[in-house]
This record gives sequence, C-alpha cells and structure tokens, in this order.
Amino acid sequence: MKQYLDLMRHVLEQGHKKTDRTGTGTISVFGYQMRFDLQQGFPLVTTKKCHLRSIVHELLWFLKGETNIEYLKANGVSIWDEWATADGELGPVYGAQWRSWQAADGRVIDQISQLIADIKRTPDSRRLIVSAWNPALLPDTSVSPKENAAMGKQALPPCHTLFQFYVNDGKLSCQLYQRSADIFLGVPFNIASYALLTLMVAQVCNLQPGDFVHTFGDAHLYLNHLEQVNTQLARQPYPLPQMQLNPAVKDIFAFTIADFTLQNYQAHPHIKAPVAI
Ligand SMILES: Nc1nc(=O)c2c([nH]1)NC[C@@H]1CN(c3ccc(C(=O)N[C@@H](CCC(=O)O)C(=O)O)cc3)CN21
Ligand SMILES: O=c1ccn([C@H]2C[C@H](O)[C@@H](COP(=O)(O)O)O2)c(=O)[nH]1
Repeated sequence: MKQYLDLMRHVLEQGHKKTDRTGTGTISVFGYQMRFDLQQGFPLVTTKKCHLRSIVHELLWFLKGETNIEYLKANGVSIWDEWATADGELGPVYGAQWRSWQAADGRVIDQISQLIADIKRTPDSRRLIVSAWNPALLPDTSVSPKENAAMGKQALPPCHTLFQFYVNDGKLSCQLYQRSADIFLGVPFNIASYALLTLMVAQVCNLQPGDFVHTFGDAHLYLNHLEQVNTQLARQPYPLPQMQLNPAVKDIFAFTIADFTLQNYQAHPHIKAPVAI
C-alpha cells in the first residue's frame, strides 16, 4: 500500500492548513489520484490493522438500500453511530440513492441493478455511472447531522459521490470520485470498500477485476491525527493480502459476510484516532 503512504506524505508536504465544518482543522490538498491493480492483491492498508468486517458489513448495508443503522448495530458495526438519530436514521444516504433514487416523475431508480444490466449488455458504454450526489436532499448546514436526519435530509452529504465502471479486455475497472476524504480514518475503508465492490460486480458480470482508480477532491489529514500519521509513515508496508469471494454467488444482492475470505493479511498493530463529527 505504497500508494496510501505516498498520499499521506504528499498531504504533509504539499498541503495547506484549512479550517473545516467540524472545527478540528486539517491539512488539505485539492485533487489527487491513486490506482490499485486488483490482480496484484487486495488493497487493505497493512501499516495499521484494519477491521475488514466493518467494511464488508457497511458495503452490504449500502447494497441492501438501507439507511437505518439497525443492520450495522446488529452486526457489531458502530462507525455510523455518531451521525444517526435516536431511532438510527441517517436520512436518504448512500443506500437510498444507490437503490431507490426518486425521480421527479415518480419513478424509483435502482442504480445498482441498472448498472449490472448495462455492464452485461453494453460493456463498452461510457455511461456506467452511479451517483449518490442528489442536490435535492443535501442537508441544511445550519443544523446538526442528526437534526437533518430527523427532518428527512441526509445526515451528511455523500463523500463518495460518484463512481464509474469501465470494461476492457475482459477486465472491469472502477473509478471513484470522493469529494472529501478523511485520509487517516475514512480512506482505508473507502479503498477496501470500492475494491470489494469492483470484485463483486466483476464476478456477477463474468469479468476479471482490473484497476480501482481513486480520485479525490479535498483530501485532508485532521490536525488531531498527525501523530498517528507519523507512526504509520515510520512503518514498512507488508505484501498485500488476497480476497476470495464465494464463486457460487452470481447475484450482486445475494452476497453475505460468509462469502468473503481474506487470506494472508499481515498488518502492523491498530492505531486509534478520534473521529471528527
Ligand atoms: N470525520 C469523518 N471521517 C470519516 O471517515 C467518516 C465520517 N466523518 N462520517 C461518516 C463516515 C463514517 N466513517 C467512519 C467512521 C468512523 C471510523 C472509525 O472510527 N474507524 C476506526 C474503528 C473501526 C471499527 O470500529 O471497525 C478505525 O480505526 O478505523 C471509520 C469510518 C467514514 N465516514
Ligand atoms: O466514506 C467516507 C465518509 C466520510 N469521510 C469524511 C470526509 C470528511 O472528513 C467527513 C465529512 O465531512 P464533510 O464536511 O461533509 O466533508 O467525513 C470519508 O473520508 N469517507
């Protein structure tokens, strides 16, 4: 995961100080790109131990189209707790936009089913896109994420905003545009999550995995993560692990946690950091 360490180093060296919504303060750059060849191993950060279970459950939860944290809590995943209402609601976040985008004419669009059908039917298409960015549902910035969720708005506007697939030579690649990226806490999750999604979509479309291209808008290191970042930069990455999917699954919505096996994951100890709310 040299790419990830290079991103951290780049932001430390080239970034500028910037205030932010959470009041924490960041060092930030605008615009950056990483590329992972998914044939070379599964891109899970090795310079700190990452909790793959949370990442897989979060992705399965998006794919179910759910926006209440009940499923996550039932599976011991707490990463969305701080933004949800007492009833567990987050408003119409990723799951809602991916699976049930409400069109002005009353149609409900399942972008994921549409995407799979389009990849199978027209792999050369340049329109293989899923958008989570829906201007009609953006939160009111004068109130908190929880208050927005309670009013039916998104608790947070989607950070992983839009992704596109590309088929070439029997291989499926995916590019994500992430408008805002918490490099220490969020990005290891985002890389692994989209790498996994690419493997899953490739399998159900009978394609081999290609590249995951990760493009950033505001990529930032929170000022209260800098010690953790330096600890990580002093560590040597290990070789990448491999991800095995149950080959019998041919429906993108049929995957369960038991269908994912991570092999040879060698990582340095976990590093704790506070999350900016
Ligand atoms: N500031 C901020 N950073 C984020 O990465 C982020 C948000 N806010 N808000 C919405 C989601 C929630 N995500 C999160 C939230 C918390 C962790 C986190 O605390 N990770 C710890 C523990 C992981 C676990 O419990 O499994 C870590 O060490 O990775 C990661 C991603 C990503 N997003
Ligand atoms: O998947 C995610 C979700 C969120 N983040 C980070 C990026 C920012 O640090 C915050 C969101 O705050 P905004 O003010 O809405 O940009 O969460 C992430 O890195 N990955």
